[in-house]
Amino acid sequence: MKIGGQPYRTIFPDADGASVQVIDQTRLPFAFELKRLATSAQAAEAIRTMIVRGAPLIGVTGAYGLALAMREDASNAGIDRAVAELGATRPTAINLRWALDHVAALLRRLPEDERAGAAFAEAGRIADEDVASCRAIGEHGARILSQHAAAKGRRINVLTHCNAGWLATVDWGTALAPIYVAHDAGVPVHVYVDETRPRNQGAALTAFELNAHGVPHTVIADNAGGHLMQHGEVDICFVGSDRTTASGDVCNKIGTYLKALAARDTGVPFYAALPFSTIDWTLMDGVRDIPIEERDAREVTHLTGRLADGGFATVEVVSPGSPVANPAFDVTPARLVTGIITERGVARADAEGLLGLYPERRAAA
Ligand SMILES: CSC[C@H]1O[C@H](OP(=O)(O)O)[C@H](O)[C@@H]1O
Repeated sequence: MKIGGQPYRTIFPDADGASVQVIDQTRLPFAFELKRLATSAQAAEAIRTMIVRGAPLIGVTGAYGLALAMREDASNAGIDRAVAELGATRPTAINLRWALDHVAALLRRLPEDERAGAAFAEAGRIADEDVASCRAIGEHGARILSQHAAAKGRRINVLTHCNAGWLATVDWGTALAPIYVAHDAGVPVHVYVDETRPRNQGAALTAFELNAHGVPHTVIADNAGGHLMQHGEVDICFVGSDRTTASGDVCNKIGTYLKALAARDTGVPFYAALPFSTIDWTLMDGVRDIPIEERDAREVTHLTGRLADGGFATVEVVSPGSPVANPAFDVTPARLVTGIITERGVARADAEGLLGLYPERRAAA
């Protein structure tokens, strides 16, 4: 996407050919800064501290992290060490596991002196594939928005949760890709942006993206979404996913399940948008089996923001000494999902619907 008229991807090879540049998302929305990753340890730290975040982007960063590791130690033990280190950073987004397993399998078939170059090339191919997948998700999802706008004869109000925009992928995004494609095609669309406590990816990142692209939007408190749906202010919900099971259960940022419940109760269509690399074909019961990351209590007890004089401050917002729980994701059962928008089209949120889009998986089912 463009920032100040300049096209960017969230991650790209550095001119030195031996490192990568990423957008430091912990500095947004008040500062747009790039950060160079030159080692697998730096790539792991960037994922762990959410300098880069979002399931597809985490996967691509893992792939580049493995490539950086091959410049340090291209042995089989080096592959195993890097996969373990990068794989341990965040447990929920399946894209990370998919990318690491995919690149590691390719590398193990190569002589050691070819591994660094091949890993960089494959990470770049995965990044390009993500851009194409997300662009296709945008096209399929934009048709849904266009149909709703035509049927209602007015601007369509979309509610989204967390950030599943181009900052969560290499470019275009997943839940926001249809909004960009529809907006650019002249379809009247407005977005209700859940702030998404505790890390405020909506208020900080989705709002930043939509401002930069000129998409009409309104930031709301997480708890306002159900009320807006009850009063007919929301026409459709689009969310991303960190892992979706073969049966259509959608794991996404904490709070997504509550929005899906409100959407069902108020008759608002609820879609998840995700590329093939987000589907975990080994699982059928997401609530039971998807590992939910528990993040640091400090994300809940403290807030960092900009002061009136342009400086920054971190303040405590919870009664000192109170215990804190901070699960980072929840799982929306397939029965609450209207449809799943992928790069191959829109599927019913069930096993047959997904296999219809990915028939090659039928043999393995
Ligand atoms: C397109 S995946 C976006 C997905 O990832 C986010 O999680 P996090 O910011 O913790 O990496 C959130 O669940 C988004 O929906």
